[in-house]
Amino acid sequence: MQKIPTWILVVAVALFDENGRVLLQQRPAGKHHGGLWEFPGGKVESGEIPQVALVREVAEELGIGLDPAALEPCAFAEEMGCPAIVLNLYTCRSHAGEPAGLEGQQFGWFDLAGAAQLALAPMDRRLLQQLVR
Ligand SMILES: Nc1nc2c([nH]c(=O)n2[C@@H]2O[C@H](COP(=O)(O)OP(=O)(O)OP(=O)(O)O)[C@@H](O)[C@H]2O)c(=O)[nH]1
Repeated sequence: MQKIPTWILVVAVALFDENGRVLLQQRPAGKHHGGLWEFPGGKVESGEIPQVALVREVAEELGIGLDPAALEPCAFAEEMGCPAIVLNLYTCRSHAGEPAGLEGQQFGWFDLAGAAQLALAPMDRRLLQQLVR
């Protein structure tokens, strides 16, 4: 019998460049919160270690390499529902390669004040507020 998850773990990264700007991307149209901006990342698959899932998601979405050891836990947000979503945010200050929107998404580097001006997905806005603090 297949078990229906009561909650889903999502991981995301606040990736900083050498100027202290953070990379954000736009969620694809047609998806939940389509068009809103988010920290890159995605769902942790069954049996996957969260940091490894985040490295995989960022490689799939942006074509860049992150070192799992460089990911620092930073903040989390929750959204109640069926299933509930738990979103863990890590910071990272280095990456390998040049980012590209491999899923056709817009992305950019923003200072924290500029990031706050974007139309952010609700949990990403709460995570940004924690990051600023
Ligand atoms: N980033 C973000 N995700 C959210 C928020 N609220 C919310 O329910 N989610 C959900 O958290 C999950 C994020 O995983 P994801 O980035 O892999 O999402 P996705 O739409 O590409 O999912 P998919 O892999 O099923 O196509 C999605 O199910 C998304 O709908 C939010 O405020 N921010």
